[in-house]
Amino acid sequence: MNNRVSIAVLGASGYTGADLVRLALTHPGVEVVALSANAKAGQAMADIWPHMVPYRHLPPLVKAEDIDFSRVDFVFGCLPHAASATLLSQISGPRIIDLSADFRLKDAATYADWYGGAHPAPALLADAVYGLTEFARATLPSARLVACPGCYPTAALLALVPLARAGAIRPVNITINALSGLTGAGRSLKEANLFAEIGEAAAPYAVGHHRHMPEMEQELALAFAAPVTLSFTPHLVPMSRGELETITVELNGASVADARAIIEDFARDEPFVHLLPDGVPASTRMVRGSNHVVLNIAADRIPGRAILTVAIDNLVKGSSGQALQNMNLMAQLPEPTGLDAAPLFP
Ligand SMILES: NC(=O)C1=CN([C@@H]2O[C@H](COP(=O)(O)OP(=O)(O)OC[C@H]3O[C@@H](n4cnc5c(N)ncnc54)[C@H](OP(=O)(O)O)[C@@H]3O)[C@@H](O)[C@H]2O)C=CC1
Ligand SMILES: CC(=O)N[C@@H](CCC(=O)OP(=O)(O)O)C(=O)O
Repeated sequence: MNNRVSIAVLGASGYTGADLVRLALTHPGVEVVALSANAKAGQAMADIWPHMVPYRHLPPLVKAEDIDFSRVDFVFGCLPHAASATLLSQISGPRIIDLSADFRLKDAATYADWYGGAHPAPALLADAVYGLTEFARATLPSARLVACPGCYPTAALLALVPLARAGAIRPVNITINALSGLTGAGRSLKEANLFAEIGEAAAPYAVGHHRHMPEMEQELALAFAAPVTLSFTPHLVPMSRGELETITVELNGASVADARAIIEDFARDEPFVHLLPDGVPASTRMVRGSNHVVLNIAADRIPGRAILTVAIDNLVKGSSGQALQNMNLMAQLPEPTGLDAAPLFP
């Protein structure tokens, strides 16, 4: 393909940055022109990632301040919260796709409450597009700054928004239980994330106070046209990548078959969203390494309620794959370009 877009990946020594580079390597419309790291600046991708050994030709990891952004079309921010907004707000010229949480919440005060400090660049919040691709196709082509959703909100909103918009579920008593692989926690060394600590175990974390709740509530309030307060409990499980959510909802007079038909309508023309056959619950093994989303709905034993299951790969549809899906629309490329790899199994 001629006229490939030039991309810089900030944070390429982290899990989402490296997965973005992995996907970009086989994307026919993209050229990786710059890669950044912090402590690992000065090293090569092939030195710090086992799967990058064949790609010694990639640009070296440098500090973000040393990148010449005048030759870059798209900057991907794969950096920790706060550091991301601080750095990205200093870049003018290229269009920006941020994978951190910094530009997802529209209200700077809510950000300060949940992220433990004042927003580093509140003036940019109003213009940031919330980039859950399936619901942002109208605004992505002209966006300058895109906030990719968190991995948990991505899965939850893909299951809930079509039902909420159709009035098939009620904006109360939404309970989301989620399981995540360990890459969701990033690559930095933490004692709690050692194999000996998380192997052969499953445990919830951030019980009652996970920072993805205000993000889900913000987007669901738009879909319901009513305020929403929900319950969300994430669990860490011993797998490297993948995310599964089990969501119970109250039906709003609709039957489970009605709700299923709404999801079917939504998924029919979606390249990456797949409604599973009746009775087959979603599993992480169906999507590993891919940008695909699988979901299903079943009746709860408690009358008037339904159970949704949804699975994604946290590093692909939950972050880097969705970021490239957004870039494709921003660059007027076909949406699935570079994202059509089948899931990896076994
Ligand atoms: N992991 C996931 O499943 C998902 C993550 N996200 C979000 O994406 C972002 C990246 O996550 P992830 O890849 O997991 O994180 P990692 O911890 O794996 O990587 C962080 C990256 O940022 C760099 N970095 C750290 N501090 C600074 C700093 N102060 N200035 C510049 N660069 C810095 C690191 O460089 P070095 O290695 O040199 O220290 C590294 O390249 C986060 O905001 C995360 O919340 C979003 C969706 C899913
Ligand atoms: C297992 C694990 O720790 N997961 C991360 C989610 C990563 C992600 O999507 O989130 P942000 O971009 O919002 O940080 C967490 O719960 O914080």
